[in-house]
Amino acid sequence: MTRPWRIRPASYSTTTPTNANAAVAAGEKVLRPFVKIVEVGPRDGLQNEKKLVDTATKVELIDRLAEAGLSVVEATSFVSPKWVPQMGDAAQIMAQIHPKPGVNYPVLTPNLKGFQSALRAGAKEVAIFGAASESFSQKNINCSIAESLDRFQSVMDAARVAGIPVRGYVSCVLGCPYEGPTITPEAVARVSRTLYEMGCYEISLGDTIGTGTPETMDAMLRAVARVVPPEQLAVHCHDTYGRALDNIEEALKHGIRVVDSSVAGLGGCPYAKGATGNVATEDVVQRLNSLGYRTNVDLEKLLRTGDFISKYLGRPHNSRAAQQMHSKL
Ligand SMILES: CC(C)(COP(=O)([O-])OP(=O)([O-])OC[C@H]1O[C@@H](n2cnc3c(N)ncnc32)[C@H](O)[C@@H]1OP(=O)([O-])[O-])[C@@H](O)C(=O)NCCC(=O)NCCSC(=O)C[C@@](C)(O)CC(=O)[O-]
Repeated sequence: MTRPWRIRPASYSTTTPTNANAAVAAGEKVLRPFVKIVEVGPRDGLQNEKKLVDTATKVELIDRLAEAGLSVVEATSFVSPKWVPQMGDAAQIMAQIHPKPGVNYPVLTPNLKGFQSALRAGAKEVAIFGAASESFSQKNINCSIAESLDRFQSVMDAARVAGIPVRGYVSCVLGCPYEGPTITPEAVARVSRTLYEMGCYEISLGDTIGTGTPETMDAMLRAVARVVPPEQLAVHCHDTYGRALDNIEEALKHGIRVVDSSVAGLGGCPYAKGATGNVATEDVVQRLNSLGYRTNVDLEKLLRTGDFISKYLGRPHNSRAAQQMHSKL
């Protein structure tokens, strides 16, 4: 097999984070293993909000997340504003955020048009998003899985020329809002492998409706890890049934060290009815800390950021960590 090209973000590393030295200097005797958190709140978290969130609030959210120590903050998506009006200010967001050195701000691009807009807006990393379910692919991006892979190839070609790293998402890896639990681990492995061979530097496996269990996560990861190395995989768990943290723990057992999550558990996909938000970043940080992993995230700052956006949206902070903390006040 010819080795595919692959562009990684400049700071890409799941095992040796840039501030490992700081941890040692701060007195850590044994350096705990690092888990990279990909914060998706400003994109996945807000895309489903009916009321338009103003650009200044989105920008403040992104800046605060970076300040809290998150090294990847997915900022927005360059999709059709007719399909997802909430993401209609993507270019303004990219112009107004205050990029923090060492932090990546990837954006979603479903096709070449989105990629070109993202590039014009100054994006340094993009993500393409496919699915293991035919029905979800049709509802979400208006084409079959095979057609979507063709479109993604154009994005990959343009990204290679521009030197832009591309992340690949696969949705519905543990169940589909339209096809139920019929999505097989082999179907997930097929799409993951194609995205990886096209040159994505990381494949994020999305439990879009949160129906996964540690057992189904285990079966799916066994199939995917045969075709994509675990170091190149991430998990993206929605917490609809409160099982996301256990599913993430299962993924850690498979050697996965990248976890997507959303501050204050914001979110839901506009094309996955009934799916609640992503697992809350606060809860992921707390669980990882308790398991002896390091994230470099400042939980206090993160909790305050979750309070900020929850207050703006007029709802309670939807993370267990915040609820525990607030109940003690
Ligand atoms: C993919 C399309 C565009 C196809 O939509 P389409 O209607 O088939 O596209 P089209 O090529 O026929 O174009 C139709 C119109 O859209 C415009 N258009 C076309 N492309 C773009 C673009 N990039 N940016 C802005 N405008 C665009 C295009 O210019 C044209 O405008 P008109 O001539 O009618 O004025 C549409 O289906 C779409 O935007 N879908 C996005 C849906 C979405 O954002 N879903 C949520 C993200 S995925 C997710 O949340 C799951 C994930 C990643 O988190 C993981 C998990 O949890 O599972």
